[in-house]
Amino acid sequence: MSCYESIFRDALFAGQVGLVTGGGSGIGRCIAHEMARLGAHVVLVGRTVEKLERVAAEIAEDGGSASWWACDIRDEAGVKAMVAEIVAAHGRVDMLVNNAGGQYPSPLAHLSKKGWEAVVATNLTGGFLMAREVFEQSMQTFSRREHRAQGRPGPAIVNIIADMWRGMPGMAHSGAARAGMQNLTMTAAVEWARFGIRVNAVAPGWIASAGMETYDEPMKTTITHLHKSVPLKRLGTESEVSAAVCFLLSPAAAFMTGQTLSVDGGAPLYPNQFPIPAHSNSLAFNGFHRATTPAFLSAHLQSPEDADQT
Ligand SMILES: CCCCCCCCCCC/C=C/C(=O)SCCNC(=O)CCNC(=O)[C@H](O)C(C)(C)COP(=O)(O)OP(=O)(O)OC[C@H]1O[C@@H](n2cnc3c(N)ncnc32)[C@H](O)[C@@H]1OP(=O)(O)O
Ligand SMILES: NC(=O)C1=CN([C@@H]2O[C@H](COP(=O)(O)OP(=O)(O)OC[C@H]3O[C@@H](n4cnc5c(N)ncnc54)[C@H](OP(=O)(O)O)[C@@H]3O)[C@@H](O)[C@H]2O)C=CC1
Repeated sequence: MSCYESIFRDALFAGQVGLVTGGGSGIGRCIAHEMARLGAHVVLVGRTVEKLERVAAEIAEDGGSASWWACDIRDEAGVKAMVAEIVAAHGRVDMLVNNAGGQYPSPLAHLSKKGWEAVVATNLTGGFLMAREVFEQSMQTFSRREHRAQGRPGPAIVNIIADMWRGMPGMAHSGAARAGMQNLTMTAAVEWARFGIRVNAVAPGWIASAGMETYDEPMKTTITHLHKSVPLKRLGTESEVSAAVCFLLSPAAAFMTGQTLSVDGGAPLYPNQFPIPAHSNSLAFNGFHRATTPAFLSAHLQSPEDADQT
């Protein structure tokens, strides 16, 4: 048996029902495997039936429990119907992982309205629709008192966003949507706290996920260099993102809500790509005063475009 080797204890999610959007590939597939390994029944959500069937079969082979539902998370009626069917079939939803998403690289100025809307709908509106439906239909199914009587909190929600803390140059549509999702995470956390619902987010940095395969060759070449600008000098793994998600879903995070956990090797903390010497005290930071700029560096204080005009 090739069961997922989770860092968490066996049966952590025993008896729980979890929805993972984008569960048919990459990070979502990994999260689904880990949740199933920890005892949850996992419902995989995505648009491509073959991918969902394959992952559900993998989980079953490993002795876990999974089902799937083909749905575009941007389709409001489809999301409502899906959540209703899942609640009818399983009685409740205990965990929602809003992981489905994606984008394509493009300079901001070249983005079409249609492309912008496709990405914002995928990475913001879809997550909103999923969270709202799980909330609404959980509230209809169990009154607050019943939840309390069973000693069970409302569903825990984790939204997957991205490293967009300094904007997302080359992927403006996705950066804007993910920033929106981070803000939505905070609002939902406060509005739904009184129902015992916790809402948190995980912000992956550059992860060596199956999703990276979806990019074209020039983009893949760029991706092979990304590790150099990560302080930990490597890309992250799908399982490192999954561990953060499972932590936030678990009782270990029972007093956390509205938070975002970054899983990024420290990348946003050190965006400049100049090397740190082995002995850091040899690096003299005197500030960058123009008056003391060595002549050979003065050209680097203006943009190439400005330099061309002089
Ligand atoms: C130069 C950038 C440097 C950045 C540095 C590197 C950063 C590395 C990675 C950053 C971290 C993030 C990683 C990941 O997220 S991993 C991968 C996740 N998976 C995906 O991204 C999946 C692939 N993407 C998509 O499926 C699509 O982008 C999309 C989300 C839009 C899918 O939506 P939809 O199904 O609606 O898409 P459509 O094909 O119908 O397209 C709708 C319109 O969107 C425009 N579009 C879509 N794709 C492209 C494209 N490749 N290029 C240009 N325009 C695109 C277009 O207007 C579509 O309408 P039309 O088809 O009518 O033209
Ligand atoms: N890999 C990385 O470095 C990073 C990834 N992320 C984000 O993490 C998440 C997982 O990415 P990753 O595993 O790498 O990539 P994948 O492309 O493998 O995963 C995205 C999944 O979302 C599903 N999906 C996309 N659009 C929709 C939709 N409208 N409705 C339902 N399902 C949809 C896709 O399935 P289908 O097409 O069949 O519907 C796919 O299974 C994404 O949100 C991604 O943007 C964020 C930061 C970094």
